[in-house]
Amino acid sequence: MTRVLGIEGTAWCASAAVFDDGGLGADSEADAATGDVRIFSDAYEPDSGGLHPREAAEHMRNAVPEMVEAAIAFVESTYGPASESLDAIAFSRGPGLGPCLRIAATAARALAGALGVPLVGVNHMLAHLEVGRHYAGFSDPVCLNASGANAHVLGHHDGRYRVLGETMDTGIGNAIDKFTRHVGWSHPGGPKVEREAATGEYVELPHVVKGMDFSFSGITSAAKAAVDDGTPVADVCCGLQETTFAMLTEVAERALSLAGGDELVLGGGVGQNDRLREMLATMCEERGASFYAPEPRFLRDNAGMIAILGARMYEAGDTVSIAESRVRPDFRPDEVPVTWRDDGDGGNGATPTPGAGPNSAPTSASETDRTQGAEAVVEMNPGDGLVYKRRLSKAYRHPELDARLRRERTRSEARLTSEARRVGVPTPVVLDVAPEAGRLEFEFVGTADLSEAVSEHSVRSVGRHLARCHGAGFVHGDPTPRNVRVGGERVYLIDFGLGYYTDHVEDYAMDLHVFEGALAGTAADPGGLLDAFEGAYRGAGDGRVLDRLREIETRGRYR
Ligand SMILES: C[C@@H](O)[C@H](NC(=O)OP(=O)(O)OC[C@H]1O[C@@H](n2cnc3c(N)ncnc32)[C@H](O)[C@@H]1O)C(=O)O
Ligand SMILES: Nc1ncnc2c1ncn2[C@@H]1O[C@H](COP(=O)(O)OP(=O)(O)OP(=O)(O)O)[C@@H](O)[C@H]1O
Ligand SMILES: [Fe+2]
Repeated sequence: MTRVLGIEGTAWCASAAVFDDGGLGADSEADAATGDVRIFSDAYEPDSGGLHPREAAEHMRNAVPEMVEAAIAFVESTYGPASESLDAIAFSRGPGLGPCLRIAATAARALAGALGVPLVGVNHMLAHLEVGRHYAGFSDPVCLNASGANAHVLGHHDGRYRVLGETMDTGIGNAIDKFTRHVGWSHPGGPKVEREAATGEYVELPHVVKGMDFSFSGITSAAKAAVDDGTPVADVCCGLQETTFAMLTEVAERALSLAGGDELVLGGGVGQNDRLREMLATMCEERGASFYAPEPRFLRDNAGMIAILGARMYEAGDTVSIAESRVRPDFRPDEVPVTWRDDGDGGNGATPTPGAGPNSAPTSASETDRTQGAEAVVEMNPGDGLVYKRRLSKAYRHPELDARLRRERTRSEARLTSEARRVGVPTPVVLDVAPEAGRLEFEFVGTADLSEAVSEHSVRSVGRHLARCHGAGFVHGDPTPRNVRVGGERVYLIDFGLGYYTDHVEDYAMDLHVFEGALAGTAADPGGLLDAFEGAYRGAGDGRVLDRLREIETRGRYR
């Protein structure tokens, strides 16, 4: 049995909590499922504008000690002296605002020292997700974090949580809060947008998903401009929610599809939004996956989640000395060695496996086969050499957004597939296209997906092919190994549905980043493959793109 006191203070929420995996007695009667945690929180609410880091820290200075005192009083009245009844003190090490983090960490160190118990330094983002895994009882879920300052999809693989997809600019909550600041609403904006959206009509805003990553900055600007131009604010709120949440849901679905996973957990303050949870639940239901969202007190920032993950880390011996317990304002979830899960590489949920799930291509040469990817149903008949692809309607999306995405992606897929052939990249011949129905007919190419036939030769070809596309002024948009077909010496690119014309080096580099990220997740020892890929790209393309790729990598995502 483990009992841990957790402290949270990354930004706006000063909080202390007690987790007891044996249950909290009287509390567990009130709420049997989550009755193992007692949370004491005090929120900082700015008078105007957004969060001011200095004011937030001032709030922490008084509120953290008060919350800790309340939690200690609870421990002593329930169990007796804290020094005898607590196993450890856990605290949020980061990410977050430096001055806030330091106040919470100082309180944690002082308490651990005074009680003579170990200290545990918890990554706040992993705590947001582990709380869902704890209560869902899922073994190896894909995890979507939708919080204020962050937005990412994680999967556990080889002792780390890997970032499968993430925002390229702001967190989802911050994107919403920026919009509400512009229209003069107080912080936090999320609940106000949710309320307004309920009475609004959907309006179109930019939907930006690039491979597994996504961006909110263009949407925020477009939403502000729409209000300035006289569009009713309720309509913009509706469009904002429909668009941003559809992006998160789409990337979560792609992650499930890529990993062959069938469990999804949600974390983060924006997870309190009913519409987001509804979309995710609908998506999971449609693909036969299980979905779990913790109750609201565990979604928004809270020390309960810190105490829960802290207890798991303590049990694994993952404590930190006071001397080494400095805070980490930029702490990324993929930097953390995962000591508290014993499923290593054995899990089969979010662990990407070559050719996993229902998505592998047909192996027999003659029969018709049907695969369902994240987006489309593809019927293949190698016998008559034809492939029919139909983009599916997604019930989680607003019907107008759904129709637009299917139409645009189908049209763009046909155009770019043909354009790529013109510049010398092997692609299937496009035989027919019906954008409104989301339908395409292609020539059948190759004998296997790259994920099943990966070699230095084939990844070198991909490098050359992408260099040609970029030279012609467009990106593939989703160059994962599943979108590469191999047949003998020939290597084809397929599925240009997320491609677009662009002259930005950044966009070209993102293509390489997507391919390398997926390759690293697919192959056991990707080092030589990545070198071969980059060597071929360098030979055929623009060196500045590889320079930019290096820069993208230093922005943080673990490789
Ligand atoms: C590093 C840490 O400090 C940071 N914490 C954080 O962002 O607080 P969190 O409680 O997870 O999320 C707050 C965000 O959640 C939004 N939010 C709250 N209720 C909402 C609702 N009903 N609909 C949409 N957004 C909502 C707020 O507008 C705000 O942007 C993080 O986890 O990224
Ligand atoms: N022209 C083709 N020739 C041979 N196989 C094909 C062809 N088009 C598609 N496939 C097979 O069907 C699978 C799914 O096709 P595609 O990637 O176009 O659909 P999708 O739904 O967009 O998939 P995902 O979302 O996984 O990228 C491919 O991984 C490939 O195995
Ligand atoms: Fe948070």
